[in-house]
Amino acid sequence: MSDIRRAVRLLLTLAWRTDRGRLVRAALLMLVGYVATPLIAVCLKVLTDRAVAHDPRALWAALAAAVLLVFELMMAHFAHLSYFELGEMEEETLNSTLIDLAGRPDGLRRFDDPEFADTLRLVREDLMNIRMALAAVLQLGGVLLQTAVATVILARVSPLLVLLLAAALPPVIAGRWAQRIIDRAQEAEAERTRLVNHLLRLATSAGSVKELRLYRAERELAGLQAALWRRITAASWRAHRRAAAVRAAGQTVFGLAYGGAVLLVATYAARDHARLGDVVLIITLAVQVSAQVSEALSLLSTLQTAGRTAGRLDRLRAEDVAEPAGAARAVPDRLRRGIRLEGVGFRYSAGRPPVLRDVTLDLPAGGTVVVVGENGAGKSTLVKLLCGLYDPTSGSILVDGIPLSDVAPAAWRRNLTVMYQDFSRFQLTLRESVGLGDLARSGDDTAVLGALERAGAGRIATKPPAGLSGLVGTAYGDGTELSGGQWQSVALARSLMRTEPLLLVMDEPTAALDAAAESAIFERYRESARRAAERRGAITLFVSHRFSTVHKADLIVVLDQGRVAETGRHADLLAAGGKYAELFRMHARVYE
Ligand SMILES: Nc1ncnc2c1ncn2[C@@H]1O[C@H](COP(=O)(O)OP(=O)(O)OP(=O)(O)O)[C@@H](O)[C@H]1O
Repeated sequence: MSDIRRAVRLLLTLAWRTDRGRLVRAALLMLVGYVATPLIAVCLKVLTDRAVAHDPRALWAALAAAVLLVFELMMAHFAHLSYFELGEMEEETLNSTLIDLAGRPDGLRRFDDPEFADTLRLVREDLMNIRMALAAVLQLGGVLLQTAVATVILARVSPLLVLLLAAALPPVIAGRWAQRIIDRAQEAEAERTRLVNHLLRLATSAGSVKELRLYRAERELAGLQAALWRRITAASWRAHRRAAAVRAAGQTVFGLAYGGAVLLVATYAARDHARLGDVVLIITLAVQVSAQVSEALSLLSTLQTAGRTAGRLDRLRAEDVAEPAGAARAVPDRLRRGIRLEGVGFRYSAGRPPVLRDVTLDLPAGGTVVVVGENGAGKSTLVKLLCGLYDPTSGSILVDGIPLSDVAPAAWRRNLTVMYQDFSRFQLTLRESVGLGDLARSGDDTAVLGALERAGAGRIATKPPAGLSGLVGTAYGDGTELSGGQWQSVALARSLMRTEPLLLVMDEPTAALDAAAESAIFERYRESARRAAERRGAITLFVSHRFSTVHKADLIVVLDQGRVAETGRHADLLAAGGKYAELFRMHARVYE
């Protein structure tokens, strides 16, 4: 019940704040429409009684019934207009709230909490149903009013008739039981059903048909499919027969009560002709009551789901973490010394082992740094820390002597360009997908085309049908699907939109590219990096598994299980014969 209360409170408060005019209009129209239904039964009773008494005023009752019928039919449609729009506005407000809650605090720390990530996912999925839930609140109000009016009318004829409300429950309970029987049967056959569908796909898709022909296996497949299908349908029919019996039993209970009620009122009418209208009233109203009880229960279950969403949203709000105060120091205009990591340690959560341990490093202003290391050494984690997405668990990161923790993360990030290893595929227009990298210039086609050129992906923009205005990806529109390498180039172009950052990071940037494309991109990227280094002392940091580009770096950092194993230049590290030399030789054996 508390879920339902929470849903009603959230939806009505939000609707009141969003547009109270629309809310009142929707509620009034809905209530008028709903209350008209039992009043039609009253009009029919009056009509019958007057007709029996040869009273010409029976016509007025007929007219009233007709008007109420029009109300019943029309009001819900007019109400729908108001609450549907209102529901959409609510959904939009709640979506914004969710985006807001997901974006605070600025880093990624909260996303590592499985409970937070789970709650966020559930709320995201459920918010789509919120507009239905507002309709359910208003409909529930209407149904409750309708039932109250019907109950009063029934009680006035005979208090015994109120029992009809209770008799309306068994068909609902039986209906749910029957549905469970069918669901269970479907679940039991789910695996076989998936297999049947899979076999059907195999037998009708070009890709598999060519192999089936080769092995002459079509008949075998068709036979298997048919046998499975027979088994599934036999189970399904059995379940449907049992469900029908259960439903019929539930309806029988109501049917008996209904028959009893009509009989009771008929005996009154037999004694007193003036009460013939009551028979008509009961025949009409009892069916309505059954439908009302069933509708009310189904609306309550919709609201229960909405209530759980509201509860989750409340939990996210309660756990909301404010931005830490005091991050007020400005980002330097130009790096003079560089970035220093001082005894940096990091673990993703308290119970987990450290991913970085006592990392002390000087990344020189204007320099090119390459971080190498085996899988899981902590390279991407180091990048995330440098981007201010996580704070070090111990030690500090200093930008020209200013602790990164004293700088607002958003201000720091405005001075970065990063191409992440697990970059996103923003399925927007090509212009938007690249332009996101520098929103101020996202509409500037020359800037977007320039970034695509620098990323070696100028050809994507000239591809038909729509160039920069064409959708990339096919997730929701008639877009062009890109290859893995092309997606990577688009992400790279996005990271090249900002032309004067303080730190340029490429984390495994060329994994999906061939060797020639990789070498071309590195050269182009180094050109951009050189310009940024000249103007702002920018540091370029490559994370790489491949060693073909490493030897030109000013500094190579070898990470090993979260520690800095070695630092230096290519020739010196090779000569030292340590971890770097070992990795380099291993790479040479595999790739050369
Ligand atoms: N969000 C996370 N939550 C918990 N552990 C994580 C998370 N991200 C990474 N790790 C763990 O941290 C360790 C270092 O991962 P990281 O991605 O930094 O390594 P890497 O050197 O970049 O590896 P690769 O070369 O395979 O990309 C790994 O053991 C990884 O499982």
